Amino acid sequence: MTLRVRCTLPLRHFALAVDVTIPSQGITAIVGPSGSGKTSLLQVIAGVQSGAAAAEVSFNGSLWQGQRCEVPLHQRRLGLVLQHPSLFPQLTVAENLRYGWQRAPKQRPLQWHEVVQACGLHDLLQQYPAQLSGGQQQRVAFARALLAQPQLLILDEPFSALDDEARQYFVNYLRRVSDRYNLPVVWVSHQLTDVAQISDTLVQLHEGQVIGCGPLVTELQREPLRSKLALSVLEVRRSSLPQTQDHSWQLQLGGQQLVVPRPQWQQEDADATVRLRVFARDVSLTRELVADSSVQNQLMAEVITSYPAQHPAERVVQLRVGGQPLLALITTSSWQRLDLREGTAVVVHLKAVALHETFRERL
Ligand SMILES: Nc1ncnc2c1ncn2[C@@H]1O[C@H](COP(=O)(O)OP(=O)(O)OP(=O)(O)O)[C@@H](O)[C@H]1O
Repeated sequence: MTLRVRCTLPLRHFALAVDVTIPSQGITAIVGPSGSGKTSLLQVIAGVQSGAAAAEVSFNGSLWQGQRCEVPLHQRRLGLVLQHPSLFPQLTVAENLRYGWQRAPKQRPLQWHEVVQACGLHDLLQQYPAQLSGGQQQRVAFARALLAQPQLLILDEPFSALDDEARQYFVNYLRRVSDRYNLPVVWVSHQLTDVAQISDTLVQLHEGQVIGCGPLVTELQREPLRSKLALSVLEVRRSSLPQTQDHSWQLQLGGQQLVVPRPQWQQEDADATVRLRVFARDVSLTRELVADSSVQNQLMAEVITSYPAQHPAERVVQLRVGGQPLLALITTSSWQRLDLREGTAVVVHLKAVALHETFRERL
């Protein structure tokens, strides 16, 4: 099941020239520098980009747009949230929400009360959009998109006006909604750490061209994201061992054990997969295990390759640990002092507190 997009769209300085197939399940993020064509691509998928002369869009085998076919927006059953929330100014929040709700199919897995509550809109229902802050308007636009019971959610920087804590909550909520209702999402966010937290697939755009498309874990290891973000994602299993009583979790990574502070929001079942974001700067390396270290997590790994970092005194080391890729940022002098090279066995040190996610369960 896929979303297929082919298009050539002349833009101001270049053409958006895309031929990409992405899974129509889970969360796909489109990333790239400002002005690289992310919004234009979302508009092509939604069918609201009028200049897309040669576009072909199909979703799960149904042709939405082709040479002689253009399925109108409402028949695509999209939940669409654009950069600037387009609420109806003459309608209250409740009426704006009802607009999508009433046009939805009879089967409505996303319940009114659940969405209103999750988006913190109870006290705003009788307000008009002009009486709301930018962040509140975004919350309404997001809730309206969900209540329309979409088969695909398209979000363009949906949480950009929210403060950090609210944004973290909504990013987490988006992941839960996508999982629980099997709702595919294509989204754009400039917050790359949020993208890395919840996305499954990444499409990297540069001047209208797709320069990378694949699973998040592997795309993070490719340029230009690799240098820009220097972040890895490890997917680890909750250990079946008895969990410790000290607010920590024991996790398994390819047969090796990890300890991280237990996220306070997390209530998932015992053997869930946990996604850990690891910044390369939080990874250090030794040749041997170190006794008496405050760093709890020491994992056996192998050097795959290395390359100069942005700062001339630093080096990025690409490692494999428990079968998964991991980046470490170390000084060039440490690289030399440890006599590291491709294939060297090393011990990776991950501070448990650096793996602590602070995502919120409640607003
Ligand atoms: N309708 C249009 N006609 C011609 N050029 C356009 C049109 N819409 C956008 N552009 C130009 O196309 C380029 C890509 O714009 P787009 O908004 O898709 O980029 P973006 O990656 O989403 O940027 P940002 O991250 O800043 O939102 C920009 O140079 C923009 O000025």
